[in-house]
Amino acid sequence: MSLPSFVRLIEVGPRDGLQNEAQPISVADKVHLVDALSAAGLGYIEAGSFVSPKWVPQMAGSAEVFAQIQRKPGVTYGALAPNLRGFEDALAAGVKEVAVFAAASEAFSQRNINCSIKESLERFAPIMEAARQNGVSVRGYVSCVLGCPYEGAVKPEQVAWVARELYAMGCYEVSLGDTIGTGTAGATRKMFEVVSAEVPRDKLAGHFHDTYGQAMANVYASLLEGIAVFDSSVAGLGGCPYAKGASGNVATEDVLYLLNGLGIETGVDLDALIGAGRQICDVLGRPTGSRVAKARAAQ
Ligand SMILES: CC(C)(COP(=O)([O-])OP(=O)([O-])OC[C@H]1O[C@@H](n2cnc3c(N)ncnc32)[C@H](O)[C@@H]1OP(=O)([O-])[O-])[C@@H](O)C(=O)NCCC(=O)NCCSC(=O)C[C@@](C)(O)CC(=O)[O-]
Repeated sequence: MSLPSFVRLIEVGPRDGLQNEAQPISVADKVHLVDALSAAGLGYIEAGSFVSPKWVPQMAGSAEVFAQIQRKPGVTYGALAPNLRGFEDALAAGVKEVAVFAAASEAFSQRNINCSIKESLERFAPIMEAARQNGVSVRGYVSCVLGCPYEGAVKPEQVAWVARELYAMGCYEVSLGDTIGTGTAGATRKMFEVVSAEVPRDKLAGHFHDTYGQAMANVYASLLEGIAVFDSSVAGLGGCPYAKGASGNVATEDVLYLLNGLGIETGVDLDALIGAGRQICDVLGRPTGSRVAKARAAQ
């Protein structure tokens, strides 16, 4: 399979990245980050999450974030919605695209959203209906596609089942998440091979965490499988509140450097992106998780 000429980068730093931070982050800092990311050329930014603030306190200010960002034409600002209540809150905040999130492992589904996989899919049905009525697009996530922190190995067939259900109910794209970053290039290729029998490859995205240092290899393995959409997080921010020890998403700067080297277009400016990452790392008071940003800073 030949490599794609264009890759769509889905920037999840303001949501997947920041949701895991224990220290308070002001709405102004979140807004600043989202605006810096859109200025860097990212076409899709997941800017918040309409979940229970008891479960994920850091996302509590998402409506304010959506009210204050400078919406750049052509940029999609997405948000997570776990149930109809979250969807309605997102709609009221002016969100035009939401993401529902399921898991390929029962134990993770229970820990993350307090219900079984089947119940989660049933919970998404009214969201899909309300989204259709309101002209809102819905993206789907499947967590734990290459391993679960509670159950261990996850079969690709199980991932394919959940992905197919999300696609069949109307998700325009399904992002497959290696939540705990245990996946390898071989397992990634096998997983996409199996899932693509149920959902077309151009409707699938890769979402890799870097816990075992395999995320970049897994992105490349996915490219070889014909995948052309990747979720990533500026400065490698993040982790997962329900997966102890999981590290951040693959850093957007590092994925961009890889894609630039392959001559694959993204529309994103590396220097501006590194600047956005530096800014949020200053707020958090910690070094960047991006190898590329570190190397550039050392020059
Ligand atoms: C799904 C629920 C809400 C079920 O939560 P629950 O406790 O089972 O449900 P509930 O309906 O009984 O509600 C409990 C309380 O939450 C409130 N509530 C209910 N819904 C909402 C809402 N939408 N917004 C705000 N509040 C809400 C509700 O009103 C009630 O408030 P109380 O009466 O106790 O004061 C809960 O489990 C939850 O919010 N979980 C959050 C999970 C989450 O955000 N996880 C992180 C994102 S997923 C992820 O990071 C993985 C991903 C996508 O990146 C891919 C990967 O890497 O794998």
